[in-house]
Amino acid sequence: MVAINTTSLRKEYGDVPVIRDLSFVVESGDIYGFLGPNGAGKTTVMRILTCLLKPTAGSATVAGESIANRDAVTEKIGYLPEEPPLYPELTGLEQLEFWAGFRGMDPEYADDRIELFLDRFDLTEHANKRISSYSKGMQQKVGLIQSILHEPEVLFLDEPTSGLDPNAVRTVQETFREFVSDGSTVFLSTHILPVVDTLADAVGVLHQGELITTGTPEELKNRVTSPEDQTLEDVFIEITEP
Ligand SMILES: Nc1ncnc2c1ncn2[C@@H]1O[C@H](COP(=O)(O)OP(=O)(O)OP(=O)(O)O)[C@@H](O)[C@H]1O
Repeated sequence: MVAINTTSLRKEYGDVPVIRDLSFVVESGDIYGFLGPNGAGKTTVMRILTCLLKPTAGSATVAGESIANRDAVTEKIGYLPEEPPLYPELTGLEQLEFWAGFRGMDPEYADDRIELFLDRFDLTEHANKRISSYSKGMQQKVGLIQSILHEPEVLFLDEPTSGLDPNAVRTVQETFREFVSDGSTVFLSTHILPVVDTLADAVGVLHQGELITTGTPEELKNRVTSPEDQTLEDVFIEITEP
């Protein structure tokens, strides 16, 4: 089963190409690490796959739906952008209840899941405080819960561990593993390579709008020229160096 399939995707701003002829597949049930230097085009690709941006050319399916069919795709995905979309004047609990309603979740089921995630991310005692009073990490946690709450088929995450302490990073990793164990898919963009190394089943490295390498983290590490002590960071630096 395929969760994401892109065919010759291209995006130009004016006449400047930022995504060039991008074709790749993400298998269902995988955590896919989408890497690349600043400005490589990762956010642009995520915005195209989440139907927030139209490609200049090419096509893609997400959870079996064409990205030309925005409503169908939106129904099946979750998206955590770099800045979580939250209402600062709501409490954390109100924000998540609002989101559950917006996503058409059964209220009792939603309440159970909200309670579970608030507890898991150590937010229970803050649930009735306004988001405007939350730290950056706490806001990130609410954004994360919101993206996963409605059990999307494909979850897109842009720097999900940004601002999180090591305990929270561990919790996030466990949550993603649990999430994909039932066949859902995570598309994860981050510069924090140890997280990708720990979590990803497959990795793609984007450079100047083109996918320059793909494989499992182990395969990528075996490809670097100095095989001793190589990390995903070594791989990244070697293949994206000017
Ligand atoms: N609205 C826009 N108009 C013009 N150029 C844009 C626009 N949005 C992005 N770009 C350009 O597209 C390229 C890719 O940007 P994008 O944000 O997708 O990169 P990224 O890989 O997510 O980078 P980072 O790791 O820094 O977040 C960059 O050169 C950027 O300047």
